[in-house]
Formats: sequence, structure tokens, C-alpha cells
Amino acid sequence: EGAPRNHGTVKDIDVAARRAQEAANRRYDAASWLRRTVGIVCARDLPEEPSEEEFRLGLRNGIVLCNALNKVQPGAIPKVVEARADTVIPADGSALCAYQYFENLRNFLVSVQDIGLPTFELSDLEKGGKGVRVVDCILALKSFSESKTTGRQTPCNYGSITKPSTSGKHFILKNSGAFMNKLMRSHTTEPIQKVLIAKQSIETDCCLESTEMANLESLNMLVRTLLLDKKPEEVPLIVESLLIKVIQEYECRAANQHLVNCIGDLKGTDLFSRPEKTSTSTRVKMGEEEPNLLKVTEEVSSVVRNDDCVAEQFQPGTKISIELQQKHIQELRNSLSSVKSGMEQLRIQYSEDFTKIGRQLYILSNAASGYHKVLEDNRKLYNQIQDLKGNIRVYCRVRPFLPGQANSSSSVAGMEERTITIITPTKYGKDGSKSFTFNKVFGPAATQEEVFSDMQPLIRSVLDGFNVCIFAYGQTGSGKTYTMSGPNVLSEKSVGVNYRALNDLFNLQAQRKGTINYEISVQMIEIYNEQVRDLLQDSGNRKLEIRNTSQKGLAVPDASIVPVTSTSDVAELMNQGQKNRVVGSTAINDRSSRSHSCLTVHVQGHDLTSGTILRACMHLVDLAGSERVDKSEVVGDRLKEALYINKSLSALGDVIASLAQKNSHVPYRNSKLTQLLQDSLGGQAKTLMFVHISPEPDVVNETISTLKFAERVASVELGAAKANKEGGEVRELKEQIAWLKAALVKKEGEPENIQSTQSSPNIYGINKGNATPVFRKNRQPMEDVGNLEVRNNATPTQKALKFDIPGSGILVEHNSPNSVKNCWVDNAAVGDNQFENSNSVREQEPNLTTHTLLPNLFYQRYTPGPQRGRVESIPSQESDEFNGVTNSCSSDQDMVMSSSGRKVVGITNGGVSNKKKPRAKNDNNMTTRSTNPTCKSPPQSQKRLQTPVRSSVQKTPTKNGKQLLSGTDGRRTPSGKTNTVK
Ligand SMILES: Nc1ncnc2c1ncn2[C@@H]1O[C@H](COP(=O)(O)OP(=O)(O)OP(=O)(O)O)[C@@H](O)[C@H]1O
Repeated sequence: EGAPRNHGTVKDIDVAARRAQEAANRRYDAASWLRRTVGIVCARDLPEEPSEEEFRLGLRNGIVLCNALNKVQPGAIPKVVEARADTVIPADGSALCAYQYFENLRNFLVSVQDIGLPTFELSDLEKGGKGVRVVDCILALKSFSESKTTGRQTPCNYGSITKPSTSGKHFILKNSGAFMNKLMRSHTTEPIQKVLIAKQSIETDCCLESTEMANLESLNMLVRTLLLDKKPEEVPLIVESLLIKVIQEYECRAANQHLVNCIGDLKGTDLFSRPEKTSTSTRVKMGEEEPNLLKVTEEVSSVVRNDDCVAEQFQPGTKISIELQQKHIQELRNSLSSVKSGMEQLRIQYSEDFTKIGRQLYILSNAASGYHKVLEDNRKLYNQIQDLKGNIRVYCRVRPFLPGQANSSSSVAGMEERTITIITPTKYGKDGSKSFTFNKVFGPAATQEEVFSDMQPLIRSVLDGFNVCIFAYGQTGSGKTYTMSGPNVLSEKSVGVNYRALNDLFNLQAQRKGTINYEISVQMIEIYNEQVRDLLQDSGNRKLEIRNTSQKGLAVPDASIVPVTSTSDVAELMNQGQKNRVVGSTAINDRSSRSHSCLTVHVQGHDLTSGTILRACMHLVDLAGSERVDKSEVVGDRLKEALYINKSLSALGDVIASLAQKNSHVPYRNSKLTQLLQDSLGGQAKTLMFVHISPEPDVVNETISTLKFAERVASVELGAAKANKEGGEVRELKEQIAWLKAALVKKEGEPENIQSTQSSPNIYGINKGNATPVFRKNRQPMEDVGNLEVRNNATPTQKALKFDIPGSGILVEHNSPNSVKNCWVDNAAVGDNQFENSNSVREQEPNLTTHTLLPNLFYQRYTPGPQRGRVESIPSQESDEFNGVTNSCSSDQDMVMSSSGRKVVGITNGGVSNKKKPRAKNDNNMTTRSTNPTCKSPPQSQKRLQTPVRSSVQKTPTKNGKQLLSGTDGRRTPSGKTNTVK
């Protein structure tokens, strides 16, 4: 069908000629069909067998083509632009207005394409264009027309082809009409396969969608079918044409791909950081070039932003790798940035921490610097609390039943923290009860540690300069010794108050070392049958005196005083003391102590910062049993002991009653015990009494009387305790006051001396020219300066040393060191109290002599040992050791028992001055001597103070060789009343 006319007739022509012939035949065929279809009139410009040129010109206006198509497909082109009659078409057609006919050709091509036939380019109708494609298009239309007419679908008939979908237009490439036409005419399978593979490759590169792939498959089928009728010699031409198309298409796609890559690169840098902006600009750029490319670009940008997996489909491996690296770098940048911000936060936090630590350090350093102050305040507050609790506190302790005793019927009905209730038998057989309230009640189960911990604060007070007295009261066997010392066999848990107190003192001493240096020493005495014995001396049968005016704060100055530095020292001493203690056996307690024992702890502290010296003493007293005589079933010596014990305890009761009633006179001197405890009971001390009771019902009466006594003690109010602490300045001022008082007394009492004193501006003598008087005190040895007796054993070789106080007119006379051996010293100087009371003395004794006051100008040191009795001067600093410290064991109100057995009531420390006044008045060359032959080691210093107006001491010999100073019976109480010798 439609075969070229000369086809097969010329076999020997060359390929080119054959090709030309073939093309001409096809052209003629097309022209002939057109002429028949549109009619001769319409096809007047198209000859039956046109040349190429004629063919082109004949179809150039598109009228023939449009009309032919309308014939085949009526209405395909609704409006065909017809040629005007006056139009002269030049031979080359240049006069034609291409735009006039462009519409025809465009409509024709679009319609042909819609039908699914091969098309051509407009340029193909131009000179030099590819007319063969136009021929192909017309022949395809012819086939389509014929197929429509016959109603058959033949393989070679275009009418049998199903119109492809609209989407198929996208894959009918430009200039593909001729290509497809040729392809359809091919009869060779192999080249067709190659073409198909190449095409498929291209379309794969373009990422065809699945639907498009389906279309491609149908297209392949079509191509294969159309080429079945092609001659083998035509195949190379078709393949050549195909390859050219493939190359063109590939180049086009490659260019697009390159562009996509560039976009990808841009995305990795600028595009990534500014996706929106870059995307937009890229879109604009690409949109101008190619809409498809724009779509791809958008997809790529979207993929880069959102979906790495999809991006991978579009990007080559390198790009993906770069992207990954860039992504990695970005992640690193992100982590670096987060690390940097973390570091910055850390730095800020550290700097804040450092600032906080600095502030805290500053606070700590402040706190540390104020630490000592706080400690000091703490101590003061603590003592204030103790004071508020009351000066005499009473703790009650109930002994448990002893092994072997039935504990079913205890006389103790109940106990609370501060109250104990005792079952009291009544007359009518009914039991009643009586309650007693104390500061604290300890039951039978209370441990030694618990008991001590409650009184521990008192121990600390000692180191703060307060005198403390702790004594155990109760009937025999009630547990006094147990509380104070512990049981017979001591263990760490069972040790009593004495050990624990000293242990505590040592601990505190160690803690305060460097701030306050303490020296601790102990004495241990007992009062047995109203005689004081030294328990630390094996041969301690020597009777000791209790002296409440000892300047060293020793109530029993003659008793051994032993420095201790550790608890073991104390334990050793106490063992020794216990051995020496008088212990008897009674019906109640086979180890009953028949004496009062007293462990006295002396503390002297030197505050290194303030220079203050404090002194205090603590009496730890284990009293003898308080039971009634009939109960103890004693006779003979035991009875005598019991009587003494009861006497002293009753004296203790009297003192306490007197204190409770705030009587002006307190009978301390009624017993050695009250004498010993005088400063603790009535002074400025802190006192604690442990009252012990036994639980046995048969001693309930004793128990009740014990508790009643304890209640009375608890009711005593003593006023605030006072620390024995004075700074250097206070001492100086006190001395000045004392001196001025003395000077006043002297001035008023002795006109001649006044004259003398006034005439000399240098009343201070030693420090001539020094505005501040320097007062020196006698440093007293162990003797009691308040004793009125002067022992009359001075040797004839006594030799007085005389000191003339320059400018004062006062002569101080001392005995020669050798001459004072074994002699008591009448120490006129007794400390500040002496001067503080001098006014009252003055009232009573207007003729008070100057020598009474002189000891404050001078001091002497008693040197023990071989040189005992030698009087020597010591620097004033040394004398400060004893200066200004109130005699902790002295009392204002006193009751002096003279050695002659005569009691002197109400003698004050100032009374010491009193007793010396007449002596001084009568005998300026006062001499003292000891007349007691049994006195083994009395203080031996002796001094004679001489004033311009000399007086001699009137000595009154006694039968035992002692002398009472004349005028001793005219003494004063602190109130200034004259004391009376009884
Ligand atoms: N709290 C206690 N726990 C255990 N045993 C105690 C307690 N109190 C006392 N005892 C025991 O009771 C007995 C008598 O005690 P202690 O010798 O202390 O009495 P005392 O009051 O000192 O007698 P005395 O007045 O005769 O010296 C001792 O065997 C002692 O061990």
C-alpha cells in the first residue's frame, strides 16, 4: 500500500539515489492522497508529483493540511485560515506572512498529535527543512483515514492505534515524528531492541513514574509493530536517526542533571543555611529556563530540607557523601556550640560557687575570730543559767536494794523527774505518802554517769573561777560514798563524782590550753570527832585548823596540797586518802564512814590574753552517816563518833536554817564541818547537795527526816555566785582605794603622822616620782593571817630589820631571817578586805595604827625549806599572783574559834585589822612568835613593821604558851558592831 512507484525497479543505483527515489515516491504518494482528499481546487498549488520544493510550498500555508485533516477527522480544525484571492504567492514563498498561516499549521500539528500521529516541525516546511517528516506525517494521516474508512485495524494503519493518554504527550519528544515514523518502518528486531534500551535508559534517568513506564511499554510495542514492514536496508537509516535523537536527548537530560547537581551543591552551603531564600531564587531562575527543571529543583530542595531518603534518589553518591559530611559537620558545630554554652554555664556556675565559697570563708573567718568571744559569752550565759537555777541545788538519789535484800516493799512510792513520794506509816496503820520536791531525783537504776552528767556543768564553773561545793548527805549505807567515790571495786562505769569531776577538769584544762593555763592541786582531809586530819599524810594525826581567812584560798592551809595533772594522780591520792580515812563498822554499814571526808580541788588559772588570774576551789564532801544514835546501836567510841557526827550535822542544819531565814548571824563556827563549808554554803559559791535515801521500809523515818532536811537546804537562797577573777587594772585600782583609805585613816587617827605624810609628797615611797602608786602585798605563807594568836616561841636572837619608807615617815621593821625560825608571823597585811573594812575598823578603833596598813606597801616572800623564815623582797609582778584575788575561802561574816578555845563571834577579815590595832598602838615593834611546840612546820617568816610612832604588842601569856594579842576582844562584825569574845 502506497509503495513507491519505482520501488524495486532500479536495483543498481546507489543508496543515496535509492533513498532519494524512495523519498520522492513517498512524497508523491502523500501529494496524491492530499489532492484526492481536498480536491483539485484546494490543492491547486500541489502538483501530482511535486518536487521537494513544490511540496513544501504547496503545504506551507497549512490550508491543504487542515482541510485534509478535517476531511479525515471532521471538525478537528474548526477554523482554517484561507488564502486571499489577491495574494500573490511568490515562487520562494517569502512573501507569505508566516504568522497568517502559522495558526493553520499549529492547529494541524496539535490535532495530529492529539490523534496520536507523528508530527513535524514548522521549520520542516522551510527551505532546508526536513520535508521527509512532513511526508511521514501525511502518510500516517492517510493510513489513519483509510483505517477509519474501512473500519479495519491493520498493523500498518494508523487508525488502529488507540489514542494515547494526555500524559503521553510529555513523552513524544520534539522532532520525534520522523524518528518514530522511521522506527515504525523498521523490520529489524535487534536495532529496535537497542533503541528501546536506550530510550528506556533515558526515561529511567528522568525518573519516570510507573504510569509512564506503562505507556513506554505500549510505545515499544507500537514501534516494533510499525517496523515490521520495513525493509532491512532501511533499518540503518532508522537506527542512525534514532541514535542522533538519543544523543540529543541524552545531552539535554545531562544538562538538566548538571543543573540539578549545581542546585544540590548550593543546597549544601548557602542553600542549606538559607533554604527559603535560596530555594526561591533558584525557583525563579529555573522557572525561566525550564518548568520541569523547576519542579525537579523544588523537589530537591524539599528533599534536602525534609527527606534524606528521597534526596538520595535524586543525588549521586558524591553529593550524598558531601551532604552527609556537611550534615556531620553541622552536627559537630551544633555539639561544639552546645559544649561551648555548657562550658560557659559551668564557668558562670563555678564563678558563682567561688563567690559563695569566698563569702562563706569570710563568714567562717569572722566566726573563727569571734570564736573565743562566743566561748566566753557562752560560759557567762551558762553560769547565769546555773545562777538562775539557784545556788544550792539538791539532788535526791535512791539507793537500790542491796544484793540479798528483798526489794518488794520499797518505801519509795513513786518518783518523777523532780519529785519523790515516800510511803509514810500513820498512827492508824494506814499508809499515807509524802512528796518531796528537789532539783532532780535519781532512781535506783540511775547510773553514775547519769548522775554526774547532770552536775557536770558545775565542774565547768570551777574553771571559770567559781567556788563549788558538792556534798553527799544521808544516813549510813544510803550510798553517799558510792556516789562520791564509787563502790569498793572501781571500774570505768562505777567511778564516782570525785574521779569524774577531776577527769572533767583535766579535759577542760587541756581544751583551754593556750588560752587559759590552769594549775590543779588537791587536798584531802577528814573531820573526825571534830578534829581535822590530813588524809594525804600517812602520819596525818596532826590536828589541823580551819582558817577562813587564808589568803591563798586554803581553808585548811596546813593540809598537804598536791599538784595533780592526771586522773591517775587523783586516783592514787584518793586511794591513799581512803586508806587513811577512819572507817568503822556499824550495824547498818560495815564500811560506814565515821567521819566527814572532803576532797578539795584548787584551781588557779591564768588567762593568757587578758592576763586575768582566777582561783577557785571545789569541795567534794562525803559526809558521815546522818542516822540517829539509837539506830546505829553504838556504844563507847562509836557512840562518841556518832555524837560528834550528829553534832556537826545538826550544826549544818542550823547554818542552813539560818541561811534560809536570812539571819544576820549564821553559826558557822558551831562545827568544823560548817566552818569548812562556810564559803560554800553562805558565800558566793555554787553548792549542790546529794541527798541519799535507802529504799528499805524499816528506815523510812530516817528517810523522811533526811528528805525534810534536804528540803530545807533546797529552800536556801544565796544570791548570785561570783567568780574569783580580777584583771590587773582592777587590782591596781583596788590597791589604790585601799591605800587611800589607809591614808585617810592614818590622817584622821594620827595627826603627827598626818603631818609627816603631808609634808612629804612622795607617799608611795618606793616608786618615787611615779604618779601611780605601786602597792605590794605580803605574800603569805601557809599560816592563817586571821588568827589572833601569836605564838610565843620567838627566839632571843630575833633581830629586827627596819625599812624606812622614804617620805612616809613609816618605819618597817623585819626580823632577821634567822630569828624568825619556828615563829608565826603576825601578818598585818591580809588583802583587800582588810582595807575595805578599815572604815568600820576606824569607827571602832580610832587609834588604829599605821602599821596595820603598811603591809600593802611591802611584800615579803616566805621561802620554804632550809631558808624557811627568810623574808625577801619579790618583784611586784610576782606579788600579783596573789593580789586582787578574793580569798575564795574567806567570808565576810565569820566565827572565829581562838586557839585558846574562846569563840569570837562575827569576826570579819577586816577584824584582823581590829585585832592588830591595839597591838600596833601599844607596840610599834610588833614581834610575833610561835609558842606551839608541836607545830612542825609552821610558816616561819616574821616581820616587824615600824612606824615613827612605835607601839609594842601587849602579849598576854596563856597557860599553853600561846598569847592572845591584847585588845582582841574588841572586834567588829562587818556591820561595824563590836565583836564579843564569848
Ligand atoms: N546507787 C547504788 N547502786 C549500787 N549499789 C549502791 C548504790 N549506792 C550504794 N550502794 C551500795 O550500798 C552500800 C552502802 O553504800 P555506801 O557505803 O556508799 O553508803 P554510805 O552512805 O557512804 O554509808 P556510810 O555513811 O556508812 O559511809 C555499798 O555496798 C554500796 O556499794
